[in-house]
Amino acid sequence: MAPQGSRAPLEFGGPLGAAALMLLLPATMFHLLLVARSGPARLLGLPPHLPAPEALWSPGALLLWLTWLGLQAAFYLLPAHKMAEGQELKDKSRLRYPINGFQALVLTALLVGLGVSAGLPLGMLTEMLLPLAWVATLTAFIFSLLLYLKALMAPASALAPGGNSGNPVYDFFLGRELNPRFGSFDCKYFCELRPGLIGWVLINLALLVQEAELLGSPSLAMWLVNGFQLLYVGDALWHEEAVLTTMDITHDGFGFMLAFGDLAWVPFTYSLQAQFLLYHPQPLELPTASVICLVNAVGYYIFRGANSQKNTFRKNPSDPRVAGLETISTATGKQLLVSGWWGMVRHPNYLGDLIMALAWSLPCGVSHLLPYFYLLYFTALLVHREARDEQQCLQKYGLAWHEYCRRVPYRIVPYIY
Ligand SMILES: NC(=O)C1=CN([C@@H]2O[C@H](COP(=O)(O)OP(=O)(O)OC[C@H]3O[C@@H](n4cnc5c(N)ncnc54)[C@H](OP(=O)(O)O)[C@@H]3O)[C@@H](O)[C@H]2O)C=CC1
Ligand SMILES: CC(C)=CCC[C@@H](C)[C@H]1CC=C2C3=C(CC[C@@]21C)[C@@]1(C)CC[C@H](O)C(C)(C)[C@@H]1CC3
Repeated sequence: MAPQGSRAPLEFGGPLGAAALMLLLPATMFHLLLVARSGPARLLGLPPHLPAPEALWSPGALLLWLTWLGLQAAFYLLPAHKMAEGQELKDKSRLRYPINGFQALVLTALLVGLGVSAGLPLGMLTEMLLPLAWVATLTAFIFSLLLYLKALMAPASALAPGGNSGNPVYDFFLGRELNPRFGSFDCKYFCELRPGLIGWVLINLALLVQEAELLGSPSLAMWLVNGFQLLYVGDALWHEEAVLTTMDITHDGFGFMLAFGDLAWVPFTYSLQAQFLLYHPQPLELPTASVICLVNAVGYYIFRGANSQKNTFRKNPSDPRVAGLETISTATGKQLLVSGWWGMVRHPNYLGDLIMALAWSLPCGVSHLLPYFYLLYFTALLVHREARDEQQCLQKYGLAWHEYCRRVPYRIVPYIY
């Protein structure tokens, strides 16, 4: 975090990089959507044909998308069995967040199940991915503009360290306000875990249903991809409170990067493996599937263990589950874990997440690079994110962070990186 009053260093290539990303990210998403359904399915090749403009625009898709957002917002506003406090803000206050994400997932599943039993053609959703991705992208742009304008009236204490360079393009991309709310409705927290994440597994399910209609039954590979990614989303919502200690919530402003990332990039590119499998069925033997399940289990064990250990420690360092761990004291009063998962490497949670990303691609076979796009993108994202976090932790903890790096020299992969 930049010292008080000074501007944080520019990231993502500054205004030029931000502008390029605002064009490149949506273009990449549409490229992936088109290539996944093409015969060759070449990640690096141009799609065989570009969609006609009318294929991108559909009033039905707009209505479905707005209904989806409204439904998830309604579930968010339902009474929560628990309210959690976020990390302390600059003005020493703490925001309160409803913990009802898993409830929203279950209610969505019940609603979709009722719809399908009443004849809802869920598989048809797979034919609407392009127009839905288009309206999601438009929503992200419009929402980001509203948030940018809202932030112009926000007090300095409400602003994020990053997205206040004074350059409108850069600030629009990175996001000016840290926790933009309308009343108690937290926009960033809602978008991070609800419409995109639940939409992702709903798209996966629609692709599985469509494959069953085309082939008679879903393939083992499609079951694996659906199961792994449902575990990931269900875990995120079951441990919803843990998101309150992540960088997005504690440090990053809510701008186009996260709005587009949450609302469009996650549901339409994270479902790429399932999209690929619908148009390119892959044979998968049980022994191979068993090994892939083991890979996902190892990744999940590391991911969950590391995230829960850090979140438990941050919530209560005296919790018996973490009280025995070695720590480094810092001038801020917070301590750094230097044993347990966080003594293995400095981002063990990233390692577990990357192992799961590999397990999600393996059921798609090795004949095409396209299903490994998520692994490639995610590796780049986490390496970049790790570097950002290191800078922020160096600012926060100074010499204590140097000591941590001396004692835990590897960032993500033990003895490698
Ligand atoms: N699927 C996806 O697309 C993505 C998934 N993720 C996943 O989200 C999860 C959260 O990742 P992310 O938000 O990047 O950040 P982390 O959950 O890794 O949190 C980083 C923060 O943790 C604290 N911390 C770091 N080291 C220590 C330590 N040794 N002891 C105590 N606290 C420490 C610091 O904050 P402080 O000290 O201020 O508390 C640091 O800023 C990860 O599992 C990641 O894999 C992330 C991005 C995308
Ligand atoms: C290229 C691009 C558009 C970048 C935007 C990045 C976002 C897609 C990701 C930034 C951090 C994320 C997190 C999750 C999903 C992807 C984004 C929004 C997350 C909700 C996935 C589930 C995990 O369990 C998590 C809750 C730890 C995680 C939090 C960070």
